[in-house]
Amino acid sequence: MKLQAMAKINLGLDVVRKRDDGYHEVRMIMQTIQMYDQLDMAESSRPGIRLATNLAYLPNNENNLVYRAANMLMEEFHIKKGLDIRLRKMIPVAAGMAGGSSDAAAAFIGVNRIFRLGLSMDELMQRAVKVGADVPYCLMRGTALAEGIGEKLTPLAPMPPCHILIGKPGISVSTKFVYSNLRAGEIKDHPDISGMIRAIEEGSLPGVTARMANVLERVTIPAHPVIEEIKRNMIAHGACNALMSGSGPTVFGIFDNRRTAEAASRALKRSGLARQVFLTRPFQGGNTHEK
Ligand SMILES: C[C@](O)(CO)[C@H](O)COP(=O)(O)OP(=O)(O)OC[C@H]1O[C@@H](n2ccc(N)nc2=O)[C@H](O)[C@@H]1O
Ligand SMILES: Nc1ncnc2c1ncn2[C@@H]1O[C@H](COP(=O)(O)OP(=O)(O)OP(=O)(O)O)[C@@H](O)[C@H]1O
Repeated sequence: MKLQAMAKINLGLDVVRKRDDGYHEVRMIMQTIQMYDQLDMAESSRPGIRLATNLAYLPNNENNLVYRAANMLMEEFHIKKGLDIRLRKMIPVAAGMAGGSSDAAAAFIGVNRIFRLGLSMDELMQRAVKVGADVPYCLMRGTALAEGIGEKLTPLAPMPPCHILIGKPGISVSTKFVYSNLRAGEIKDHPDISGMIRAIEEGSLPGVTARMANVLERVTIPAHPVIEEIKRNMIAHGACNALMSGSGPTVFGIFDNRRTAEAASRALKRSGLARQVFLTRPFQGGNTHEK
C-alpha cells in the first residue's frame, strides 16, 4: 500500500495560555500543502515492524513516529503478523512542517486498512494525539482551525487558490525548545484568527495574507535571525506576505501570481539564505491518503 504523507503550514498561530501540564492551548489555522513523504507499507508473515528510510540519520525504531504509530495500533489489536515499512522523506526534517506527524498519520491509516481494524476517523484521531499534537490534523488534512493543544479540529472552506514558496534555512529547530521559551502570559498583540476564518469563508486571499501571524516567531527569530531575512527576501520579491511555519525555521510566502512566485523562488535560491527552496500549492484533496 502506497500512502502520501503531506506537509502543513500554519497560516496563523496563536497561543492562548500555558496549561498546568506544560502544554500550550493554541488557536491555529492549518493548511496542507502539496509536498509529501511517501510510505510503502506491506503485511508480512514475519512478526514485528521493520522500517527503512532514505535518510540515514533518522531513527528506524520506537523513536521514529511512524514506528510508534504503527506499533500502538498493532499492540492494541494484538496483531501477530508483521509489517514492512519503507519511508521516503521529501519534507524537510525538524522544520515546522509536521513531517514526522504526517508520516505517523499515514501509518495509522495504513495499519487500519491493512489489518482491517475498522476504526473510524474519530477513533484514529483519539489515538493519534498520543503520538503528537499535530497528528490528528495530519489525518484530517485540508484547511482547518485547530484548538486545544492542536487536536480540536474544525474544518474550514478551502483556502483561496495561490502559490506557496517554501524556504528552509540550514538549521533545525526543536518544537519543545520554542514552546518552553515562550512567555505566553506576556503576549499582547494576538493574531486575528477569527478575522482570518472570515476571510477564508469569504474566499479573500488578501484578507488571509493581511492576517498572517505566528506568536512563536518571537522565540525562534531572535535565536535564528536568518528567518527574518528570508521573510524580507520573499516580500521584496512580490509575496503578498511571508511567515514562519509552526515552531520554525521554515518560512512560507504566499503569492497570487505564478510568474512572480517563480521569480521569487529563483531570487531566494540566488540569495543563499535558504538551503531548501520549493514552490508548491495548497492541497484540498481530503483525507484518503492512498496514492
Ligand atoms: C508548532 C506546531 O507544529 C504547530 O502546528 C505544533 O503546535 C506542535 O505540534 P507537535 O510537534 O505535534 O507537538 P508534540 O510532538 O505533541 O510536542 C512537542 C513539544 O511541544 C510542546 N507543545 C506542543 C504542542 C502544544 N500545543 N503545546 C506545547 O507546549 C510540548 O513541550 C511538547 O513537548
Ligand atoms: N518520520 C519522521 N520524520 C522526521 N523526523 C522524525 C520522524 N520520526 C521521528 N522524528 C524525529 O522528530 C524530530 C522532529 O521531526 P519533524 O520533522 O516532524 O519536526 P517538525 O517539522 O518541526 O514537526 P512539527 O511541525 O509537528 O513541530 C526530528 O529531529 C527527528 O529526529
